[in-house]
Amino acid sequence: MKTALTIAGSDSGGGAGIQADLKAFSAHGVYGMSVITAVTAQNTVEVRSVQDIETSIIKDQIEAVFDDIRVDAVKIGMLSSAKTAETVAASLQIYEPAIVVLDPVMVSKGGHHLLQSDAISVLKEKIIPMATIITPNIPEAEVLVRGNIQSAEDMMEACRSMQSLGAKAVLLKGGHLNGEPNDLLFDGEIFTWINGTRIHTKNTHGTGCTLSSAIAANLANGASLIEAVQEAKKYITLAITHSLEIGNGHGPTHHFYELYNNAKLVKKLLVKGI
Ligand SMILES: Nc1ncnc2c1ncn2[C@@H]1O[C@H](COP(=O)(O)OP(=O)(O)O)[C@@H](O)[C@H]1O
Ligand SMILES: Cc1ncc(COP(=O)(O)OP(=O)(O)O)c(N)n1
Repeated sequence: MKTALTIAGSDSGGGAGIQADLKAFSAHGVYGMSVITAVTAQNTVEVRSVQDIETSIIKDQIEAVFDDIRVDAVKIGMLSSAKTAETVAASLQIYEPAIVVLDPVMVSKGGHHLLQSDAISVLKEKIIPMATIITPNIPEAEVLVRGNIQSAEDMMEACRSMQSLGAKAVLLKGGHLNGEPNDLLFDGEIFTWINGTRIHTKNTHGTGCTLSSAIAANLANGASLIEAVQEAKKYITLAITHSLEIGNGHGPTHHFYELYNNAKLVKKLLVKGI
């Protein structure tokens, strides 16, 4: 069985962070492991408080996993502080994981800052250069490139600029722009649009975490970069389509192994004409 490790924050409400990542790994048949960087007191409405985990324990968690278990892919989410980002960078440099999917989480849906501003430079200088792919949304990309992103041309320019920070590839998510949620993949040479259809629901808590974990799981399972992203887009679309009316705010996406795999099976049968 393939394995994936998420290095991220805990969401007590279960919709984003570590909890979403592990659910997405399971739905893809990948054995999930976790290094917790911060604990958030969070639900579908708000992030009430955040407690950073001590860096020595973050380092210990990373070492405990890598010293014993083969890690096929790493997904990085909420890093919270500069010292946490420094610790994660230093620890991963020792183990040099082949696949690193970085979701540069900065602000929650409710507007709570999940990354302190002095951590941005560590993210850019030490974490992004070790990433196989980074998956910023539009506001995150605007912080990374220090510019406005409104059009398809702006998205292409931002991808170029972010890729030059050292990531092998960039998936710039277009969900925060008006119109259809079309994402743009740039591998350093080729641009590929990963188009979507907007689902009109308020229940989109954890979409970014889910997409990046699905990409990590697909890469762990041996998919090429483009296959991993295309399949992950199908997965997040299904997970939003069947999202859950849980809580009073933005309900979570639905990680449903049978749903995802049955959809793939039905498609295969249709192609075969059965
Ligand atoms: N309402 C929606 N309907 C369909 N796809 C969406 C919707 N909102 C976001 N997406 C897609 O979900 C994925 C996660 O994007 P996004 O929600 O922008 O991430 P984040 O949680 O980091 O802000 C992207 O592929 C995006 O295009
Ligand atoms: C602990 C934790 N990590 C990440 C996020 C952000 O998750 P995301 O998938 O971007 O979802 P929304 O916050 O936009 O719903 C989080 N909220 N908590």
